[in-house]
Amino acid sequence: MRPAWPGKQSVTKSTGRFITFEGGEGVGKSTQIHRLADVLRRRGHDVLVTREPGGSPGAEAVRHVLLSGAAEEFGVRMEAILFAAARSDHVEEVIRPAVDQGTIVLCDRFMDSSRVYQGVTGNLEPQFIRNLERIAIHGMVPDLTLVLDLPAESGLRRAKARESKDATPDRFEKEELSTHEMRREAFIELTQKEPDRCKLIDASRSQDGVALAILSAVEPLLQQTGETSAPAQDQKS
Ligand SMILES: Nc1ncnc2c1ncn2[C@@H]1O[C@H](COP(=O)(O)OP(=O)(O)O)[C@@H](O)[C@H]1O
Ligand SMILES: Cc1cn([C@H]2C[C@H](O)[C@@H](COP(=O)(O)OP(=O)(O)O)O2)c(=O)[nH]c1=O
Repeated sequence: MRPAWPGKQSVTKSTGRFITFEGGEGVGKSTQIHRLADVLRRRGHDVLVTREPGGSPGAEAVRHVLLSGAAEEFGVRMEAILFAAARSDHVEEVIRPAVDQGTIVLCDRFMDSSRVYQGVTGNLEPQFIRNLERIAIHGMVPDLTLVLDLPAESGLRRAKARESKDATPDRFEKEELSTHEMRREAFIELTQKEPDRCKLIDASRSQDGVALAILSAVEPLLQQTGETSAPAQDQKS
Protein backbone atom coordinates (compact mmCIF):
# COMPACT_ATOMS: atom_id res chain seq x y z
CA MET A 1 0.00 0.00 0.00
CA ARG A 2 1.16 3.51 -0.71
CA PRO A 3 1.97 5.63 2.35
CA ALA A 4 -1.22 7.70 2.39
CA TRP A 5 -0.85 7.76 6.18
CA PRO A 6 2.88 8.32 6.56
CA GLY A 7 2.85 7.99 10.36
CA LYS A 8 1.10 4.64 10.36
CA GLN A 9 3.11 3.28 7.48
CA SER A 10 6.40 3.86 9.23
CA VAL A 11 5.19 1.70 12.14
CA THR A 12 3.94 -1.30 10.12
CA LYS A 13 6.18 -2.50 7.30
CA SER A 14 4.27 -4.83 5.04
CA THR A 15 5.46 -6.84 2.06
CA GLY A 16 1.91 -7.19 0.76
CA ARG A 17 0.76 -5.37 -2.32
CA PHE A 18 -2.56 -3.98 -3.45
CA ILE A 19 -3.22 -4.01 -7.20
CA THR A 20 -6.51 -2.94 -8.77
CA PHE A 21 -7.93 -3.59 -12.24
CA GLU A 22 -10.12 -0.94 -13.83
CA GLY A 23 -11.83 -0.16 -17.12
CA GLY A 24 -15.17 -0.39 -18.85
CA GLU A 25 -17.49 -3.34 -19.30
CA GLY A 26 -16.03 -6.48 -20.91
CA VAL A 27 -12.47 -5.17 -21.31
CA GLY A 28 -11.04 -8.39 -19.83
CA LYS A 29 -10.44 -7.47 -16.16
CA SER A 30 -11.73 -10.71 -14.74
CA THR A 31 -9.86 -12.83 -17.32
CA GLN A 32 -6.58 -11.04 -16.67
CA ILE A 33 -6.87 -10.91 -12.90
CA HIS A 34 -7.06 -14.72 -12.79
CA ARG A 35 -4.17 -15.10 -15.22
CA LEU A 36 -1.99 -12.80 -13.14
CA ALA A 37 -3.01 -14.60 -9.94
CA ASP A 38 -1.92 -17.93 -11.48
CA VAL A 39 1.48 -16.55 -12.50
CA LEU A 40 2.11 -14.97 -9.10
CA ARG A 41 1.03 -18.12 -7.23
CA ARG A 42 3.40 -20.20 -9.35
CA ARG A 43 6.15 -17.88 -8.19
CA GLY A 44 5.27 -18.61 -4.58
CA HIS A 45 3.28 -15.51 -3.66
CA ASP A 46 0.18 -15.56 -1.52
CA VAL A 47 -2.49 -14.04 -3.74
CA LEU A 48 -6.04 -13.01 -3.00
CA VAL A 49 -8.45 -12.23 -5.84
CA THR A 50 -11.40 -10.08 -4.91
CA ARG A 51 -13.87 -7.70 -6.55
CA GLU A 52 -16.09 -4.68 -6.10
CA PRO A 53 -18.80 -4.03 -5.39
CA GLY A 54 -18.50 -6.95 -2.98
CA GLY A 55 -15.60 -9.00 -1.69
CA SER A 56 -16.77 -9.22 1.94
CA PRO A 57 -20.09 -10.57 3.26
CA GLY A 58 -21.38 -7.07 4.05
CA ALA A 59 -20.31 -5.67 0.70
CA GLU A 60 -21.77 -8.63 -1.22
CA ALA A 61 -25.14 -7.85 0.37
CA VAL A 62 -24.90 -4.28 -0.92
CA ARG A 63 -23.73 -5.51 -4.36
CA HIS A 64 -27.09 -7.04 -5.09
CA VAL A 65 -28.92 -3.82 -4.22
CA LEU A 66 -26.64 -1.83 -6.56
CA LEU A 67 -26.42 -4.13 -9.58
CA SER A 68 -30.07 -5.14 -9.63
CA GLY A 69 -30.94 -1.46 -10.01
CA ALA A 70 -32.93 -1.48 -6.74
CA ALA A 71 -31.15 1.69 -5.57
CA GLU A 72 -31.38 3.51 -8.92
CA GLU A 73 -34.67 5.24 -8.13
CA PHE A 74 -33.12 6.82 -5.02
CA GLY A 75 -30.54 8.68 -7.09
CA VAL A 76 -26.83 8.71 -7.88
CA ARG A 77 -25.81 10.13 -4.49
CA MET A 78 -27.49 7.23 -2.75
CA GLU A 79 -25.74 4.77 -5.07
CA ALA A 80 -22.37 6.46 -4.52
CA ILE A 81 -22.79 6.22 -0.75
CA LEU A 82 -23.72 2.56 -1.03
CA PHE A 83 -20.62 1.85 -3.16
CA ALA A 84 -18.56 3.66 -0.51
CA ALA A 85 -20.19 1.71 2.35
CA ALA A 86 -19.46 -1.57 0.57
CA ARG A 87 -15.88 -0.43 -0.10
CA SER A 88 -15.24 0.51 3.50
CA ASP A 89 -16.37 -2.94 4.69
CA HIS A 90 -14.31 -4.67 2.00
CA VAL A 91 -11.19 -2.67 2.87
CA GLU A 92 -11.40 -3.22 6.62
CA GLU A 93 -12.59 -6.84 6.59
CA VAL A 94 -10.58 -8.23 3.69
CA ILE A 95 -8.08 -6.04 1.85
CA ARG A 96 -6.14 -4.37 4.67
CA PRO A 97 -5.78 -7.53 6.81
CA ALA A 98 -4.55 -9.50 3.76
CA VAL A 99 -2.00 -6.87 2.67
CA ASP A 100 -0.78 -6.57 6.26
CA GLN A 101 -0.11 -10.32 6.24
CA GLY A 102 2.02 -10.06 3.10
CA THR A 103 -0.60 -11.12 0.54
CA ILE A 104 -0.78 -9.67 -2.95
CA VAL A 105 -4.39 -8.54 -3.25
CA LEU A 106 -5.79 -8.28 -6.80
CA CYS A 107 -9.07 -6.41 -6.89
CA ASP A 108 -11.48 -6.23 -9.84
CA ARG A 109 -12.57 -2.55 -9.69
CA PHE A 110 -12.05 -0.16 -6.77
CA MET A 111 -12.14 3.58 -6.07
CA ASP A 112 -11.46 4.65 -9.68
CA SER A 113 -14.73 3.01 -10.77
CA SER A 114 -16.57 5.33 -8.38
CA ARG A 115 -14.64 8.33 -9.67
CA VAL A 116 -15.66 7.44 -13.23
CA TYR A 117 -19.14 5.87 -12.95
CA GLN A 118 -20.58 7.99 -10.12
CA GLY A 119 -18.31 11.03 -10.46
CA VAL A 120 -17.91 11.62 -14.20
CA THR A 121 -20.92 9.90 -15.78
CA GLY A 122 -23.06 10.21 -12.64
CA ASN A 123 -22.35 13.94 -12.54
CA LEU A 124 -21.62 14.04 -8.81
CA GLU A 125 -19.46 16.87 -7.51
CA PRO A 126 -15.76 15.93 -7.36
CA GLN A 127 -15.56 17.06 -3.71
CA PHE A 128 -18.40 14.72 -2.73
CA ILE A 129 -16.68 11.79 -4.49
CA ARG A 130 -13.34 12.67 -2.86
CA ASN A 131 -14.90 12.82 0.60
CA LEU A 132 -16.59 9.45 0.18
CA GLU A 133 -13.38 7.96 -1.20
CA ARG A 134 -11.32 9.19 1.75
CA ILE A 135 -13.75 7.65 4.23
CA ALA A 136 -14.16 4.39 2.30
CA ILE A 137 -10.51 3.58 1.59
CA HIS A 138 -9.08 5.01 4.84
CA GLY A 139 -5.58 5.28 3.40
CA MET A 140 -5.71 2.04 1.40
CA VAL A 141 -4.56 3.54 -1.91
CA PRO A 142 -3.64 0.88 -4.49
CA ASP A 143 0.09 0.39 -5.14
CA LEU A 144 -0.74 -0.11 -8.80
CA THR A 145 -3.88 0.34 -10.90
CA LEU A 146 -4.06 -1.38 -14.27
CA VAL A 147 -6.54 0.40 -16.52
CA LEU A 148 -7.59 -1.89 -19.37
CA ASP A 149 -8.48 0.19 -22.37
CA LEU A 150 -10.75 -0.84 -25.23
CA PRO A 151 -13.32 0.97 -27.41
CA ALA A 152 -16.61 0.77 -25.51
CA GLU A 153 -18.36 -0.98 -28.37
CA SER A 154 -15.84 -3.84 -28.40
CA GLY A 155 -16.05 -4.23 -24.62
CA LEU A 156 -19.84 -4.37 -24.68
CA ARG A 157 -19.71 -6.92 -27.51
CA ARG A 158 -17.36 -9.09 -25.47
CA ALA A 159 -19.52 -8.72 -22.36
CA LYS A 160 -22.63 -9.68 -24.31
CA ALA A 161 -20.98 -12.75 -25.80
CA ARG A 162 -19.89 -13.81 -22.30
CA GLU A 163 -23.38 -13.70 -20.87
CA SER A 164 -26.05 -16.31 -21.40
CA LYS A 165 -28.73 -15.47 -23.95
CA ASP A 166 -31.39 -14.72 -21.32
CA ALA A 167 -29.16 -12.62 -19.05
CA THR A 168 -30.29 -9.03 -18.77
CA PRO A 169 -27.62 -6.33 -18.62
CA ASP A 170 -27.04 -4.97 -15.10
CA ARG A 171 -27.85 -1.44 -13.89
CA PHE A 172 -24.68 0.06 -15.42
CA GLU A 173 -24.18 -2.16 -18.50
CA LYS A 174 -27.57 -1.14 -19.92
CA GLU A 175 -26.58 2.51 -20.39
CA GLU A 176 -26.05 4.29 -23.73
CA LEU A 177 -22.93 3.64 -25.82
CA SER A 178 -22.01 7.33 -25.49
CA THR A 179 -21.99 6.96 -21.69
CA HIS A 180 -19.66 3.96 -21.95
CA GLU A 181 -17.38 5.94 -24.28
CA MET A 182 -17.35 8.83 -21.78
CA ARG A 183 -16.22 6.37 -19.12
CA ARG A 184 -13.45 5.12 -21.34
CA GLU A 185 -12.19 8.69 -21.80
CA ALA A 186 -12.45 9.32 -18.06
CA PHE A 187 -10.36 6.24 -17.26
CA ILE A 188 -7.71 7.40 -19.76
CA GLU A 189 -7.71 10.84 -18.17
CA LEU A 190 -7.27 9.60 -14.65
CA THR A 191 -4.37 7.42 -15.81
CA GLN A 192 -2.73 10.53 -17.23
CA LYS A 193 -3.31 12.44 -13.99
CA GLU A 194 -1.75 9.73 -11.79
CA PRO A 195 0.91 8.12 -13.97
CA ASP A 196 2.88 6.70 -11.02
CA ARG A 197 -0.05 4.67 -9.77
CA CYS A 198 -2.03 4.00 -12.96
CA LYS A 199 -0.85 2.16 -16.07
CA LEU A 200 -2.92 2.10 -19.25
CA ILE A 201 -3.02 -1.34 -20.87
CA ASP A 202 -4.13 -1.80 -24.48
CA ALA A 203 -6.80 -4.47 -24.04
CA SER A 204 -7.54 -4.86 -27.78
CA ARG A 205 -4.75 -7.40 -28.14
CA SER A 206 -4.94 -11.17 -27.66
CA GLN A 207 -5.34 -12.44 -24.09
CA ASP A 208 -1.66 -13.50 -24.13
CA GLY A 209 -0.58 -10.06 -25.33
CA VAL A 210 -2.56 -8.30 -22.61
CA ALA A 211 -1.22 -10.71 -19.96
CA LEU A 212 2.36 -9.93 -20.98
CA ALA A 213 1.77 -6.17 -20.79
CA ILE A 214 0.23 -6.59 -17.34
CA LEU A 215 3.14 -8.66 -16.10
CA SER A 216 5.60 -6.01 -17.31
CA ALA A 217 3.68 -3.38 -15.35
CA VAL A 218 3.53 -5.52 -12.19
CA GLU A 219 7.14 -6.74 -12.09
CA PRO A 220 8.74 -3.44 -11.00
CA LEU A 221 6.39 -3.39 -8.00
CA LEU A 222 7.55 -6.86 -6.91
CA GLN A 223 11.19 -6.01 -7.52
CA GLN A 224 10.94 -3.10 -5.09
CA THR A 225 11.47 -5.66 -2.31
CA GLY A 226 14.07 -7.58 -4.31
CA GLU A 227 11.71 -10.40 -5.25
CA THR A 228 12.68 -12.64 -8.16
CA SER A 229 11.48 -12.06 -11.69
CA ALA A 230 9.61 -14.71 -13.63
CA PRO A 231 11.16 -17.46 -15.71
CA ALA A 232 10.09 -17.01 -19.36
CA GLN A 233 7.56 -19.88 -19.25
CA ASP A 234 5.66 -18.11 -16.43
CA GLN A 235 4.51 -15.52 -18.84
CA LYS A 236 2.11 -17.89 -20.56
CA SER A 237 -0.69 -19.17 -18.42
N1 LIG B 1 -8.03 -10.09 -25.11
C1 LIG B 1 -9.25 -10.61 -25.35
N2 LIG B 1 -9.66 -10.81 -26.62
C2 LIG B 1 -10.89 -11.32 -26.89
N3 LIG B 1 -11.79 -11.69 -25.93
C3 LIG B 1 -11.42 -11.52 -24.65
C4 LIG B 1 -10.16 -10.97 -24.28
N4 LIG B 1 -10.08 -10.93 -22.94
C5 LIG B 1 -11.25 -11.41 -22.48
N5 LIG B 1 -12.06 -11.78 -23.50
C6 LIG B 1 -13.41 -12.34 -23.40
O1 LIG B 1 -14.30 -11.22 -23.26
C7 LIG B 1 -15.34 -11.49 -22.32
C8 LIG B 1 -15.29 -10.44 -21.20
O2 LIG B 1 -14.09 -10.63 -20.46
P1 LIG B 1 -14.06 -10.42 -18.89
O3 LIG B 1 -12.71 -10.82 -18.42
O4 LIG B 1 -15.23 -11.10 -18.25
O5 LIG B 1 -14.23 -8.82 -18.79
P2 LIG B 1 -14.59 -7.83 -17.59
O6 LIG B 1 -14.25 -8.56 -16.32
O7 LIG B 1 -13.71 -6.66 -17.81
O8 LIG B 1 -16.03 -7.51 -17.72
C9 LIG B 1 -15.11 -12.92 -21.83
O9 LIG B 1 -15.94 -13.80 -22.55
C10 LIG B 1 -13.64 -13.19 -22.16
O10 LIG B 1 -13.38 -14.55 -22.40
C1 LIG C 1 -16.83 -0.69 -7.90
C2 LIG C 1 -17.85 0.07 -8.72
C3 LIG C 1 -18.54 -0.57 -9.74
N1 LIG C 1 -19.45 0.12 -10.46
C4 LIG C 1 -20.20 -0.56 -11.54
C5 LIG C 1 -19.35 -0.92 -12.73
C6 LIG C 1 -20.01 -2.17 -13.28
O1 LIG C 1 -20.98 -1.77 -14.23
C7 LIG C 1 -20.69 -2.76 -12.08
C8 LIG C 1 -19.97 -3.99 -11.57
O2 LIG C 1 -20.39 -5.03 -12.33
P1 LIG C 1 -19.59 -6.38 -12.48
O3 LIG C 1 -20.45 -7.30 -13.26
O4 LIG C 1 -19.06 -6.85 -11.19
O5 LIG C 1 -18.32 -5.93 -13.22
P2 LIG C 1 -17.79 -5.84 -14.68
O6 LIG C 1 -18.67 -4.95 -15.43
O7 LIG C 1 -16.50 -5.21 -14.39
O8 LIG C 1 -17.69 -7.25 -15.23
O9 LIG C 1 -20.71 -1.78 -11.04
C9 LIG C 1 -19.73 1.46 -10.19
O10 LIG C 1 -20.58 2.07 -10.84
N2 LIG C 1 -19.04 2.09 -9.19
C10 LIG C 1 -18.11 1.45 -8.42
O11 LIG C 1 -17.50 2.06 -7.51
